[in-house]
Amino acid sequence: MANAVASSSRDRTAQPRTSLHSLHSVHQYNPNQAVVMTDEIIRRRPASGLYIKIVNQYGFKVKVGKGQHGEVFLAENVHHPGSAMAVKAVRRKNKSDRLRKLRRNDNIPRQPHLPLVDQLGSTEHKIRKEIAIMKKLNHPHVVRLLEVIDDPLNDKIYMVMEYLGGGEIKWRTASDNPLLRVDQTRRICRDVILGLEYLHYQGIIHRDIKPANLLWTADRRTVKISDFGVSTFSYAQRLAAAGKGNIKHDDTDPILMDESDLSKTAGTPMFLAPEIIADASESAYHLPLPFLPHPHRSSSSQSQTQTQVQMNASNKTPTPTQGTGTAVQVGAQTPRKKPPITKAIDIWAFGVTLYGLLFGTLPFHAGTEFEIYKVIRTQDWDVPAVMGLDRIPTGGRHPEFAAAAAAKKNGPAGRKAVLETDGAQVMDLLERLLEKNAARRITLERVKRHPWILRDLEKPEEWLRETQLTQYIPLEPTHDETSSAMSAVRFRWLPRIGNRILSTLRSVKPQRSFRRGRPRDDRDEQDEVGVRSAPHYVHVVRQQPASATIASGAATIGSPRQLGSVRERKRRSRQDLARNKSTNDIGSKPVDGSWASSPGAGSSKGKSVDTSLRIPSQSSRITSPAPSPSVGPSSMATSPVGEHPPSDHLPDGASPRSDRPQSMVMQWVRKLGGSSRMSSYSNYPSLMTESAVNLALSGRLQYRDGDGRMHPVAATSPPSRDSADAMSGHATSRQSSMSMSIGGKLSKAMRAASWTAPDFAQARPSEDMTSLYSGDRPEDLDEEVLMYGAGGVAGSPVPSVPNSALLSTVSSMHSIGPALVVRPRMDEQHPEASDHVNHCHSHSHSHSHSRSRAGISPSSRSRTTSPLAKVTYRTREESPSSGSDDDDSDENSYDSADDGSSILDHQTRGRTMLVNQDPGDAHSFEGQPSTSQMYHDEDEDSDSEEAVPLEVRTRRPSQSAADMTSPRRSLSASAHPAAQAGKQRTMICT
Ligand SMILES: Nc1ncnc2c1ncn2[C@@H]1O[C@H](COP(=O)(O)OP(=O)(O)OP(=O)(O)O)[C@@H](O)[C@H]1O
Repeated sequence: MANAVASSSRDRTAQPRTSLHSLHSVHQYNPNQAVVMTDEIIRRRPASGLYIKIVNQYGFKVKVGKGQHGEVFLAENVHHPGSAMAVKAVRRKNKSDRLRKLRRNDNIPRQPHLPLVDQLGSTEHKIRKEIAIMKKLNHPHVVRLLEVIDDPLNDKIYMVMEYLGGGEIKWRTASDNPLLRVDQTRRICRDVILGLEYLHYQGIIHRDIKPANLLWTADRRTVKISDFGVSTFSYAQRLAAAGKGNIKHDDTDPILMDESDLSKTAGTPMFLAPEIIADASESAYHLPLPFLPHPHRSSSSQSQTQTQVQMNASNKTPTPTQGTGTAVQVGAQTPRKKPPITKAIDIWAFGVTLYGLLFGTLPFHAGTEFEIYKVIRTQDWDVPAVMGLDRIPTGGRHPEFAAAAAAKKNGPAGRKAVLETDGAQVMDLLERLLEKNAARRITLERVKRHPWILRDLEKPEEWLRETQLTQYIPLEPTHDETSSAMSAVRFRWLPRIGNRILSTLRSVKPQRSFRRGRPRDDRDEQDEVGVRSAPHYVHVVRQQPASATIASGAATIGSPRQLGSVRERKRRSRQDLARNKSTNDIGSKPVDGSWASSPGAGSSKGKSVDTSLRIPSQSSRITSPAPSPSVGPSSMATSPVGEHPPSDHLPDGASPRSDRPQSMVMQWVRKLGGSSRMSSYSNYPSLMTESAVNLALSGRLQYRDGDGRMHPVAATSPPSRDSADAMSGHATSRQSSMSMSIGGKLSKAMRAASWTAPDFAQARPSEDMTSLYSGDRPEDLDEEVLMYGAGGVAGSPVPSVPNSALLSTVSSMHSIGPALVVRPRMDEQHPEASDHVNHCHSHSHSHSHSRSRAGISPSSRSRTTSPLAKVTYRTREESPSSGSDDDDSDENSYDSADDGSSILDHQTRGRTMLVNQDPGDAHSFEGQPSTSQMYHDEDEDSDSEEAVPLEVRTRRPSQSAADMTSPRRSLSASAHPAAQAGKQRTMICT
């Protein structure tokens, strides 16, 4: 079977792309191909100009895009020249970093009582959620996540994805004319429908469907859905889609099960469904209390504070005068229950997208963010007389009128003829997609069968059959397979693994903030957050020989709390590395046979036990061997963490670098399982402790195969592979990966531990496996389509159309609705704070005035998304306080909306984009911490990314009006005088 699957994979890549025969290969697409999780970053300095930088096995070639939280690079696996993948480098940001920065500037009172857990930032949570979602997804029309490189010691997380060389769908000219022919649009739609159908089946609501999130493969034959930054997992939807009892185990992933963001509004204004907008515009007045840190405020007064939102009923603009217009008192006790966000919002967004592709413009128009919401909610849409680049007549918004007229003239045949035109069919589909009542909106299932979607398909029934969703139902382990494996290795506690790890990590938190030789202070504590957060240095190796020992390597480094600063840590790491080299380190060069000779080892003989465990002193995550020519396909299923190229694979001059401390191993082991019990591992698997499986879960439990190679035993991360192998087509089967020289029981154990185990049969270039999936593709798209710039606008690398920010993603519910003025009731107690608020009001109203004063053209260098928003670009030299934070001032920074920052400092290649209400106040934001200021990479190579010119696609952040509703937002806003002067709702768009 393994061979069959593997050969089918080969056949698939050999299939001509223009044949429907290739559809058969799609059937065999295996969704169980796992995402590789790597928890160590090793950087190498590229000697030649081939790469910007090298992170693990990935050589970064060029920056291809920039999102809200990160940058996307085209990368190549240094093992496989010519391979291509997209690596999204995302900074982890968290509140603690912001607080640290603010405290450093003495802008806010210290709050040492803040629990550490509360300081973990939402941005990282969001990234992790995006990763968790993407990990679930494996479909030809969904961008595939291949590997996550998440080193807790690094401030960036790297998401390695398949590379979509065609970029975003460009759909309009600068004059708002369509770029795509109608039949091209239809093909795109088929792709999107299939991808969306799969997402919904998996319980994922994408929430940001729009052309910019639909990426072409390099050959422009396939479109895939990308960007899950605001996506949501709905367990209820998953249940409904799959039926009870058919839920994959990983659906219980806590980060997925957190559905709190279902109540938040996110997406792109122009594409938001009416139900979201109605919800947001109503509930926007029921905002949670802003956190207003004031030295004299007691916690009780905070909880009782009410916020008033002043709205002028006629024009919906905020008024500074309390008591006029429609005043809504907002209290924590009156949150309005929001209607659930359902997958219908994706259908609506798909309808808007379809309209855009057909007409080069969008169905609803308005000049401002709030206006567009009103228009979407209340107004109907109309259509031009023709659609598509080929200008096919639409027949008008209501083809039924023409059909009735034709029926009068020519009878039923005449009517039929009218209704079967391209225009009439697409009108009918749009009508159903853009149904304002979500309950009545067409379902994807019916969209898929709509005549316009099936139109021009040679064999529509075959297409429907071939693309049935059931083919993507994830493989579940059989009962036998599961139960036998579980009994052998005691994997019954799998559902509790996450909790155990969490509790383990919690228990070590206090150690993280220890600084040797220095008294602790808040700053130290903040420095440690999110850095040394996991026991990385445990390396447990299973061996075939009977003897088993646990050995610790040279204990020269100590526990994390003894590590001191990063520099100190690195220095010690290098020393340790050198020492280990000279003493024939067992971690990096495992030898066959017993580990009894290892320092500190004990031994235990067991009856024909085929495993042993050890803890080497070398960093465990890089010890898996690189693939050798003699390694067969199955051995390609080694851990990706072992795929870091040996130095002789690297470009000239490149040298591996690991800055890991090595030997806090035993402490972690004791924490995980207790050293006294470690000898019991010799009886593995029957006596394997949960601690050992915890190690397995974290990828550090390894076994030695018959050839002496090391492989990780993974619990949630399966015996994994180099994602590059996926891209280069190295294929093995699940069966082969499960039978790797360990023997039946362990294989089953591994199988049980790897429910999401990869099927390496699917390892192949994604574009091959997705070709023609959505139907006939007799020809390529026009060449000129390939030339267009970002934002879906032809000939414009940066969108220049007005209101382009309304086409950008918003990930904060508070950007929805009219610009709000939130007035805290603190004027009696703290008149100075009240002044700030009033000052804010006046700024709001003087917005247009100050704009004209500054001579800022609304259409050139500013992107206005709400009446209170403005983006101003200034050169770095113009910025009075630029460079005030020398540690990271040269970083390319951009703020995120979700974390509530009012920091809008965007520096791009020497230019600083300051966002403020008044240009005169722009400099004052410089004093606030920006993303980059707080999250600079500890690695000295990190800046190399920033020097890379943005060559292909740029999506700039823009902002809109103020929001003081988020505790963190108002924290920073209130803390900084300038922020108080210009507190505006923040909306980051990309
Ligand atoms: N897999 C990929 N292959 C090729 N290009 C990609 C890929 N993923 C993203 N890009 C490009 O990088 C740009 C930024 O991507 P990203 O998804 O991070 O931005 P974004 O949509 O603004 O995301 P977010 O909202 O999470 O910040 C995209 O517009 C796209 O052009």
